[in-house]
Formats: sequence, C-alpha cells, structure tokens
Amino acid sequence: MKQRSYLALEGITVEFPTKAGSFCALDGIDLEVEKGQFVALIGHSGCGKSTLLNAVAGLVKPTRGVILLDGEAIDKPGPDRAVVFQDHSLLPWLTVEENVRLAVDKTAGGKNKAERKDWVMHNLDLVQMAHAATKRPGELSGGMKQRVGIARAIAMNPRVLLMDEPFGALDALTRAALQDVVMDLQARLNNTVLMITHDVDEAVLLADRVVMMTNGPAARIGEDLTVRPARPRSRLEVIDTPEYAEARSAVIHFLHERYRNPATLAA
Ligand SMILES: Nc1ncnc2c1ncn2[C@@H]1O[C@H](COP(=O)(O)OP(=O)(O)OP(=O)(O)O)[C@@H](O)[C@H]1O
Repeated sequence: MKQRSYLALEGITVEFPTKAGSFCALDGIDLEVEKGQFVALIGHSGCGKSTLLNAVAGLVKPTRGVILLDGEAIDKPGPDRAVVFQDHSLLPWLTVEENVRLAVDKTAGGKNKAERKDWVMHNLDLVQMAHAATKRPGELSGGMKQRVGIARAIAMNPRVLLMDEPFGALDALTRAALQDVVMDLQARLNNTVLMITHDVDEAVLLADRVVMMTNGPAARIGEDLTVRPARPRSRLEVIDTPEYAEARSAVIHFLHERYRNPATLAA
C-alpha cells in the first residue's frame, strides 16, 4: 500500500451554493505535502487559492474528497493548523506580548506561567520583535504587525503553517525583509508550510515547490514545480543562479501564456 504524505489532499472538490445555482470553485484537487516542505500556491485572482487553504484550515468544508494530516482527517479548524492572513488580525486592545500569549495559552498545555512567558518572548525574538513586546498593534508598522502575526502562528507549534498572502499589503522593501524572516524561520524550524502568493519571485525564493492553479471555475492543479536551489537560501546567492531563473521562467510562462489572467482576456 502507498505511504501517505504528511499532508494529503485527495480529490478535493468545493462547490458553493449561490443564487444562480451551485458554483464549483475546486474540482478534484490532489496534493501531497511532505513534512518540512514549503509549498507556494500561485494562480490568478479568483482561481480558488484561498478556498483550498481554507479547506486545509478546516474553515471550508469540501463537497467531496478528504484532507489528511498525519493520517487524520481534517473536518474543523484546530490549533495544529495556524493561519497567517494578509490582514494581521491582531487584537488592538492587547499588547504584542498579550496577542501572542493568547495563542500560546490555547496550545501550551503543560507549560507554567513563567515558561509560557519565555516561550512568547522566544517566538517574538525569532521575528525580531521582542523589543516591542509592550506595544499595542496601533503603534506598529504594517511589517511589524505581520511579524507579530507570524510569531503568534509559530508559537502555537502548528503541524502546518498556512499563510494567505501574508505580505500582500506591504511595500516591496518591507516585503523583502519579511521574506528573509520567513527564510530564516524555515532554516531553523523546518515547518510544513502552505503559502498563497501572487508574487512569482516570492514563490520561487521561499518555496520547495510552486503549485500552480488553473483559472476557475472548477480550478485544478495545472503544474507542480520543484524549485531546485537547495535550502537554506540566501536572496543574493540564489537570484543569479540558472536554477532560480529556470523556475521563475516556468511560473511566468504558466501564468501569462498557458493560463492567462481571465480578467485581461475579458478586457
Ligand atoms: N462563500 C462563497 N460563495 C460563493 N462563491 C465563493 C465563495 N467563496 C469563494 N467563492 C468563489 O470561489 C472562487 C475562488 O475564490 P477564492 O477566494 O478561493 O480565490 P483566490 O484564488 O483566493 O482569489 P484572490 O487571489 O483574489 O484572493 C471565486 O470565484 C469566488 O468568487
């Protein structure tokens, strides 16, 4: 019998009921992710990336198919799957430390108060935000808030880290700094990650695999590309390698030749 991967999506179909009848967003998606793999999901707007990520998060129930994490079927949200959204979703009345603490309290059974505090500070330190522990989200820049959002997610020690366009709202330089934070975390923690992005360079820089989705409705996986430069990667070392250029070119051809943006086609 075939050994299942750590995260296995088998025949995932999602149909949404609408006034005009049933709308098929995803049509029979099969995807296997190994433990410690970083998978970027890319595709044009509206193709179904968030629907797929939300199905893994347990927020969307597939119409057909099954999602298995370490052999167990997923049917609801759980702390073993932490999500980082584009909008950091921090509670504005709590400090940075309290925001992370809230997540730790839900997941850190067995740790006493002092250990929990240390764990919170350790995770803030990993994203270089320990210095801002007593600040409130309103006092932070967009990039700093996203760092805290990432610290909150990894502090939960999730089995899978789900990121839905985590840097979509940031300027290019802040985004690059956050990508470096994610690369550093990945080198230290080797999380299993599923990340949505619209940015080809981001996908190729961060991921072990770039999973490209066809345009919806009834989206499927069009191509699943292994990115060859070995991890850990450094931005300046990989950008000039032929492997990086090859992966980047394959994704661009997929998005702009084989599956052009439906919005531009309609124009
Ligand atoms: N609850 C819902 N009811 C009906 N249709 C939905 C629902 N949620 C999503 N859809 C539709 O499913 C399709 C996929 O949406 P989804 O948000 O997953 O796309 P996406 O690739 O994440 O888009 P974007 O990149 O713009 O965030 C879209 O056509 C969307 O309108």
